[in-house]
Amino acid sequence: MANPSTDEAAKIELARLVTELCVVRGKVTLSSGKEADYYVDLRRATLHHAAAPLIGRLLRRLTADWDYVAVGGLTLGADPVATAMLHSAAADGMVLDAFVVRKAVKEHGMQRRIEGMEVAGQRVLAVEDTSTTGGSVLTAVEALGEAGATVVGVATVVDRGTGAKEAIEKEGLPYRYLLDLDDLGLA
Ligand SMILES: O=P(O)(O)OC[C@H]1O[C@H](OP(=O)(O)OP(=O)(O)O)[C@H](O)[C@@H]1O
Ligand SMILES: O=C(O)c1cc(=O)[nH]c(=O)[nH]1
Repeated sequence: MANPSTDEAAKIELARLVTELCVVRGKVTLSSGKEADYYVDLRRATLHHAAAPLIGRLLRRLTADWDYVAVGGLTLGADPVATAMLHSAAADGMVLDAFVVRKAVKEHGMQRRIEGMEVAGQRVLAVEDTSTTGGSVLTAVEALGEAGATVVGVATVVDRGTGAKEAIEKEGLPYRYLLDLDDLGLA
């Protein structure tokens, strides 16, 4: 399916691409330090010519009822997700800016923690490629709050069903995702 025209067709095509490109079975240590039996290497999709445009379009649709002017999250996983959304919006003649939250403040140059647009006073969406514990995206949320942004919600491409939803909602933020373990044949 080269050009899925409906959201449902696009989601099915994205699930197929993520399953084919990203799912790696075998023992792996995760970002949180936990062990798992599989890894979903989402960068292989967020940097893929066919998957990235689907991600941009579907995440915009998924969050269409949320009011935000910019999108981003903790580098590196969130970066191509945010730019996919920016380009999807631009292709539709709409304005959506992006930002990158560094893991630590840059020591030289402008010494910024958040790169790109000035987020102070802005309503922003926090994104992620894969959410396991939600710790990474919540680090970005904390930095955005410190910078004076209002985070309207969190959206991720793949949710592993291992606590991210609960952790993010505990912070009072709505949480949505495109694909879960069922969609990837991992449930
Ligand atoms: O929900 P969490 O438990 O935080 O795990 C998910 C995070 O782990 C991965 O990033 P990683 O920490 O491997 O870093 P990278 O993006 O710099 O590759 C992934 O891109 C998410 O950001
Ligand atoms: O928890 C993680 O570190 C993690 C899990 C996963 O499936 N994919 C990924 O990129 N990170």
